Amino acid sequence: PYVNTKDILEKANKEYYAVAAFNINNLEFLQAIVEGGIEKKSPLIIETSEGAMKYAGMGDPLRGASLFVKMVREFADSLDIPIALHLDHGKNFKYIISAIKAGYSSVMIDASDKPLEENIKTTKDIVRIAHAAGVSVEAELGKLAGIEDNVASSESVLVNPDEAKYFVEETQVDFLAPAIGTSHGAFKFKGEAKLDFDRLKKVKELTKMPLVLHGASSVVQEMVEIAENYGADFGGSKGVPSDILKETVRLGINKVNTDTDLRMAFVAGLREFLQNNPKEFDPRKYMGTAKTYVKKVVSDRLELLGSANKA
Ligand SMILES: O=C(COP(=O)(O)O)N(O)CCCCO
Ligand code: NA
Ligand SMILES: [Zn+2]
Repeated sequence: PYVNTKDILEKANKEYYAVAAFNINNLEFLQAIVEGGIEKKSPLIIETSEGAMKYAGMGDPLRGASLFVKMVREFADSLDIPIALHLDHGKNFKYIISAIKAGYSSVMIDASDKPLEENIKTTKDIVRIAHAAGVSVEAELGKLAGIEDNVASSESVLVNPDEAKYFVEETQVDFLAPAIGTSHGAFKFKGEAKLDFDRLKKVKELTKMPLVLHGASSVVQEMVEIAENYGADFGGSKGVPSDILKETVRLGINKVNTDTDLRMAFVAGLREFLQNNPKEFDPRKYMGTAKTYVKKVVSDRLELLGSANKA
């Protein structure tokens, strides 16, 4: 069934596991993710960025949002696993309202680059509107390093746990993304991978609410090798190691945003197939391996996060 993200995350919060939130821009990634969820009998959170809404809607974000709601609902309404649709990194009021109007389960208001009081004010505005429409809300505190979609945040600003408690009390958000040292993309760490577990622990103790990890892709070595075998150059790529990811779940992370790992798996499959099948031009065939690899990465992640058999 098509459900509210909050329902999925409240259960995960109670039972101390995490649910992956996978980004999509098209049908093929959605198919591969749903197949992984079916295989693992796992709840799924599908998420789209504002760029994805524009991309799918050919420039019209409301049309894009409506298309994603229709696609996701079509799958969700016909399956036993709970599926939610979430707007990732909502920064633009128009896009957030479009997602709510189209029927998204939840929206993120990302005002993490603003001073605290402004982040609170903006977030409160969105919470009021979203909750009136039965839509749940995610917000972010602290700043990831790396490129956050359209905002290049130069250095990571880690969450202040006391500020987090104040923030959630003031805003009534449903789930919170505390920055604890991750960043978006395939180049997360220069040296050793390290996250601030202590801050995470404190945020969980103080808020007791579902928490979100952004920049949580692991950069799956198997996919890097296949892609590089067929012409890709992913030198220097490094993600969040599986054992570190598991520790964040043990400490209270319940939603794990994953985009880069699926992108790398898809392109690995695409490169491999195209190189080995010069005569083929049926998209169902030349995107077949790509979808299979995405499904594999999805299934492994659902297992690792503990959401398998939790549907
Ligand atoms: O936090 C994440 C996932 O980050 P990643 O998959 O790059 O680790 N997202 O919000 C997905 C969109 C960011 C661009 O990749
Ligand atoms: Na999000
Ligand atoms: Zn993110």
